[in-house]
Amino acid sequence: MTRAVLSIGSNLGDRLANLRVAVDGFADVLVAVSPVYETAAWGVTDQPDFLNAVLIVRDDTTDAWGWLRRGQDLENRAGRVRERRWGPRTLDVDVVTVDGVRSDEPELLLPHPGTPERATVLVPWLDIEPDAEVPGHGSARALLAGLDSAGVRERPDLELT
Ligand SMILES: Nc1ncnc2c1ncn2[C@@H]1O[C@H](COP(=O)(O)OP(=O)(O)OP(=O)(O)O)[C@@H](O)[C@H]1O
Ligand SMILES: Nc1nc2c(c(=O)[nH]1)N=C(CO)CN2
Repeated sequence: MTRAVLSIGSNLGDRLANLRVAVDGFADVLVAVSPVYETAAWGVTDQPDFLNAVLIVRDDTTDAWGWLRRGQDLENRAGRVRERRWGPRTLDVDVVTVDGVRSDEPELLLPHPGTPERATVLVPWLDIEPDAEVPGHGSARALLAGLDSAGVRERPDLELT
């Protein structure tokens, strides 16, 4: 059995509907769904705000590569077109952690290397797992304490479940 933490994001089209594609696509394995956050874009900053959320999923037979594949299938279902790195997208599904697995494979880096510096991941993750740990990097709460999370605003008017 594996348990994975997935970060989902959208800043193109009907953003909430795109996040719902992910939630619905993982419905059979969902353990928890975070609130939705409206977040200022990092990386490429001249693009629309994102909606971000975090899912926790668990399954008897899905391994880390299986979570990646399922996420990519859902990105495709949401009409994602591969474009420039960090550019706008209808749906992004990042595998943040899978248990304590560490991977240096470029196609599946674990934990996801952006995690320690992304308030857009840590804030929603901590909502649903207050004692979250990033393997090799320590507690998510301590990591978040060193970040500016001003651009991460909860949208209680938007619901995923
Ligand atoms: N933990 C991971 N989760 C999702 N994709 C990953 C992971 N590790 C490596 N990848 C690879 O990243 C590629 C997708 O990158 P993508 O274009 O979504 O990057 P990005 O979302 O723009 O940037 P970032 O990965 O920094 O969030 C895929 O080829 C995928 O195999
Ligand atoms: N706020 C925010 N900014 C981003 C995001 C994201 O999910 N949220 N994803 C990106 C590409 O992975 C690039 N920039």
